Amino acid sequence: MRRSIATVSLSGTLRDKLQAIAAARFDGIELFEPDFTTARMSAAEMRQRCDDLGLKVELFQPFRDFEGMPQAAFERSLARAEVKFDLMEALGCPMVLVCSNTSPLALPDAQLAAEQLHQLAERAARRNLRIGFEALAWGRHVNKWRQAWDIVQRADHPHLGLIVDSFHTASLKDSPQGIADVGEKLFFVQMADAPLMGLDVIDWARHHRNFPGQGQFDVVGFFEQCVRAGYSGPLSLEIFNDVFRATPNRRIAVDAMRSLLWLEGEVRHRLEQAPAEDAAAARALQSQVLFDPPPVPAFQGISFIEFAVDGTHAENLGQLLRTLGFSFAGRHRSKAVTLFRQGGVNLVLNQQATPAARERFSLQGPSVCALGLRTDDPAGALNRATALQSARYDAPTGTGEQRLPSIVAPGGMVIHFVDDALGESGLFEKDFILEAEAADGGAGLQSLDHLAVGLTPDRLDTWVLFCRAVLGLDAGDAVKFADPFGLIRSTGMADAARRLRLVLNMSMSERTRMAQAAQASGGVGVQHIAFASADLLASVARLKAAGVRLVPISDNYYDDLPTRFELDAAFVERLRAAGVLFDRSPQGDYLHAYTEGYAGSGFFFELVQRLGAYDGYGAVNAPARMASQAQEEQQ
Ligand SMILES: O=C(O)c1ccc(O)c(O)c1
Ligand SMILES: [Mg+2]
Repeated sequence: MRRSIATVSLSGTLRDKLQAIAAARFDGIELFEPDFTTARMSAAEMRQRCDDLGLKVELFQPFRDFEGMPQAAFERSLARAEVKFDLMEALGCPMVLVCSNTSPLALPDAQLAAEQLHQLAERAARRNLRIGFEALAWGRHVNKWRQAWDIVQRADHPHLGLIVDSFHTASLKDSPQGIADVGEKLFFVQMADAPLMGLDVIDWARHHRNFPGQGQFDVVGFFEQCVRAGYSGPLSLEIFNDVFRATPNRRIAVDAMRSLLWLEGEVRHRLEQAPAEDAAAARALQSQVLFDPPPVPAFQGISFIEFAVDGTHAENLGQLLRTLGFSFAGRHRSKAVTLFRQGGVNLVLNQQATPAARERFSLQGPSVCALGLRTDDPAGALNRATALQSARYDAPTGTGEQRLPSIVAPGGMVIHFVDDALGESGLFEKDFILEAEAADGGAGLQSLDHLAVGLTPDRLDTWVLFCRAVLGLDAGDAVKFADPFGLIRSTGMADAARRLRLVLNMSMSERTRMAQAAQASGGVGVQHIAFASADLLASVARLKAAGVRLVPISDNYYDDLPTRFELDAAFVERLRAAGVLFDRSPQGDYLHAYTEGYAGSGFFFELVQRLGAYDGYGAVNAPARMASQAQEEQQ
């Protein structure tokens, strides 16, 4: 399927946009008229530039306030259209998007609208151009795709067809069911996702759209309808987003392409899964070439977390890990890399023995530079990632050492795929000189519960899509909570089996600790690592005895707690004494506490216990932690 993107979706001048679009390997563009009107470039130059870059101008857009107008205004619009047709011919662009009329002068007369569009199509036909009619969600009389389709059918002109845009349909909670029956009159498909918001629809549409896979619309169901209609391209993105328009366009263009590849893969998968009697699904699959990425890998959890350190930090962080109940478990055979272990948790301290660790440390000081994910198909995981536009990472390996399929996550962290068949320590047996396991069980921290990643605002959507498309994780609801210096937005991403959990945090305020740490780590940094205990209160008691300093929690919190939940008074006092936070959902309870930050870095550790099927991350308690951290600085 040809892939296209509207120029409005990216930052920069028109020249920059075209280069970024071509570099991300799109086939074509929708030319957003204001981008051309403001460009110091003639139509002939534009066409030449697109030719040179291998791009086709698929659509010229938008042509506004056309249908259902009083005669004088209609005639002016026809004259204007001729000028735009001249331009389209010069650009080699075959189609113009007419969006439904928003003018107060528009008449509520579908027949008139159809007749006027017929005349426009007749003029377009003389030049072999085509007209696509799109319902804007805020059109004065036409705002649903079915109304636009009704008018297109009444107009009945071969050069007039329907354009659908997932934003307008999903934002009105309208159903895409039936688009499949539009057939060859479906002239163009614009895809956009968006977070669900209670905003006025125009503001939502013009500022908060995002790429498929980054929001909460059923973009897969929508595009499936288009494919079932027999539509074979271009598949195009039209994304009005304030953050994207302020972010380097090369990065956004990569996300854009990843989103389309993911979308095609998802629709393909659905059609392939359709029951045998669904002949239309089989026909749709045959008539299109939809991208076919390797399947989403199954993950069994996090094999290890690797920190970039220098000698001093190897010493200090190692010391902190020991107080947290980890024991020194071994040294790498050929590199300045050590392993600490507790329960099933493996933490690796890398003294810049690999390029990724060196780069990360020099930019950000001590920080997480890599993750190992356990999967039964490491090569498949790598192939899916690279098919979806992730860069591979080739770590230097010594003779006889394990070579792990690896990729670079957005922002530079390395993700290794570790064969689950190696078991919990198989990987390390090969590459490390291991010490005998400490027998005391440490502090009872048994596994990695989740990893929280701090992101600058321009990185959040990128990570949501990366997690969803490359790693196959689903997004939970975004929650917002208050830091003393701004709001934090947090989205949990997890696989269906809940073996891999990442929490993506972002703050629009530059004054929050979280935002400052994210900024300091180049936009993406692991902010905290949560270890799970089967008995958190006992673990906390052992950690405190070992001298671990937890973020203190206000007494006022514990006075409030029993007013929110029905809790045994003695239990509340145990929480208070331990400084442990508590949350409850219909599925279960969550107990958690935080260590103070590791000196000279942005990260800290969380200690958690899930009871029942609690599926969140204690977001309601985050303000208690953040306020406490802020007050600590004032004391
Ligand atoms: O916001 C707009 O005006 C606008 C214009 C053209 C489109 O295709 C669209 O979806 C929205
Ligand atoms: Mg549109």
